[in-house]
Amino acid sequence: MGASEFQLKKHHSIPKPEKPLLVVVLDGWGEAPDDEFNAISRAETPCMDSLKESKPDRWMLLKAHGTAVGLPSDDDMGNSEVGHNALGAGQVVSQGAALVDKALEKGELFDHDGWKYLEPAAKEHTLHLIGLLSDGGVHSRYNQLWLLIQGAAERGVKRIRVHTLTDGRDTEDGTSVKFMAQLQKDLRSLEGKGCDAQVASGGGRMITTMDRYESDWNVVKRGWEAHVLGEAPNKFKDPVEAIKALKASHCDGRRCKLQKPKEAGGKPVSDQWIPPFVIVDDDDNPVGPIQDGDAVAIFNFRADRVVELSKAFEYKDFKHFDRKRHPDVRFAGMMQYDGELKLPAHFLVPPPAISRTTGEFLAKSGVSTFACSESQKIGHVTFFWNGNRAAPFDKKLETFHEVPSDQNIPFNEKPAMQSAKITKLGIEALKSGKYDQVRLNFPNPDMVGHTGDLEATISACSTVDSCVQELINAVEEVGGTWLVTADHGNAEDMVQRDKKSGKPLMEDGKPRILTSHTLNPVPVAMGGPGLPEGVKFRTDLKEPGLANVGPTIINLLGFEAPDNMVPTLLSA
Ligand SMILES: O=C(O)[C@@H](CO)OP(=O)(O)O
Ligand SMILES: [Mn+2]
Ligand SMILES: [Mn+2]
Repeated sequence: MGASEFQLKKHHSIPKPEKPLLVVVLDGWGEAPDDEFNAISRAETPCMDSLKESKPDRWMLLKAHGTAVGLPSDDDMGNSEVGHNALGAGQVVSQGAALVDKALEKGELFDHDGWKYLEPAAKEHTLHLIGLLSDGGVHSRYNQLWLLIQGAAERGVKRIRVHTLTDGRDTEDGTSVKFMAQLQKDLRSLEGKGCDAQVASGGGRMITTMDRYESDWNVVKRGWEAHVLGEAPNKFKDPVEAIKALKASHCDGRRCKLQKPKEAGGKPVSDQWIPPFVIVDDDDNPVGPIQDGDAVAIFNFRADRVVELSKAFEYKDFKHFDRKRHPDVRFAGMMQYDGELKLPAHFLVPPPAISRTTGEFLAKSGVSTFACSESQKIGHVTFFWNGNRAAPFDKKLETFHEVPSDQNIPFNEKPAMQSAKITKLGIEALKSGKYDQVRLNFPNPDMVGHTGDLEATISACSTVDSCVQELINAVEEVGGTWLVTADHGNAEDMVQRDKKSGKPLMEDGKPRILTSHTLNPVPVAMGGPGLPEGVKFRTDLKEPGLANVGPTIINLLGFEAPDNMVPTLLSA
């Protein structure tokens, strides 16, 4: 397809704006009824409240979970990957979770090139599986891991080692014990079938292995040491005991080095922050370090938090930390995590093909963009937004700006995160006259919501509300247009609920905290002096969702949306 095919046509009624369009994504900002566990309704949010007043013409709700974002079912909560993919692509694409389900359903996965590549090494040596132990369906799912293990054992793999990252972020804190016990039981059932399958190492996902966007390579280093070298500060014979013991230890909320006894005010360790551990045999030797000749697969389907580990396995030249030993293994991802870098070269399931995105059309139609967030989310408004593509389509037209995130601090300790800097950079970009579009992501409602700390999340929501107000003021000043939305729910519900009654679930007289995303819809609002009078949201779409935002942005920039996209939200 030549570049001219990406040249967008002029919109029939909205002229190309002379002033910039601001697009803001509030990460994890969903809509739910007023409630004591709704951090958003509890927070002071005069700006977002005032936007709601323009309902239905310029404020509406969008579906941000399940099938609307390409997930297998409407029981699946939304997440940043699928949310930003849908916003940026203007299309609903079958996502990794669904593709892996399908490939495992009839065992097709084992006929693909990726498995064929691993198979000889897995049969002759050891098959290592590394990933998130969870049923969250955001990065991985337990049933997929178990189908993979069973399938490998049925095909003659005799030695399997599983390296587990504990969740508590897409799942309730404390459930890692249950998942580990299930895994242990399932692995033991293979003994009679001649397969020696064991858990070899692990650690909490926020501290071990699953860093993203190079926010903190030390996280990956800890994982490498535990999974590959068989080295960790904590050694146990049994993985369930490991988790129980490490959870019962106390820390001051920071990372493992700072463990503090309970008497000194430490808090029990949450699943997300369990220090790295290795499982050892009776002679205290690690049961499953990764050796030359082994096969290694990552079983997460989502890319952002396994790209760094993939680089550590795949790249000969690697400078981010001292690997000490770089075993010569056959390595594959559940998917190819970066299509441009072809990383990793081998993968078990082909990733979703996301093409002809808003980013590509706009760049090839001469639209300039400034995209910015802090490290924790920068890839959301660049990589995910552009269909899992890290590089700009046109370097001259697209500027990607990353504000470094805080390291070594749980985000409830500093709920404002880098929002002030992102706001400042956004305002500068709007006033610079250099950009047609300014796209920002505020991570706070999501990142602080994941800590389960209600008070801190309330503070995070108030902070970003005032950031949005400042940005809207700047748009008013320059005469531009703005669109504010979110990628999925999180902060609007901080408690587990009974599915039927909606009442909080209690344990020992206390509500059970919800750290994960939700199934709630998200708001979208637009305005600004640049928005022609009479442009409003339509009310005839049956189930408007995040993907409808893509073509809406194209329209607001003065173009007709291409026909590979879902309908616009505009009635104009
Ligand atoms: O932190 C993450 O990796 C996920 C939750 O697992 O959150 P988000 O989809 O908002 O990035
Ligand atoms: Mn998100
Ligand atoms: Mn999140």
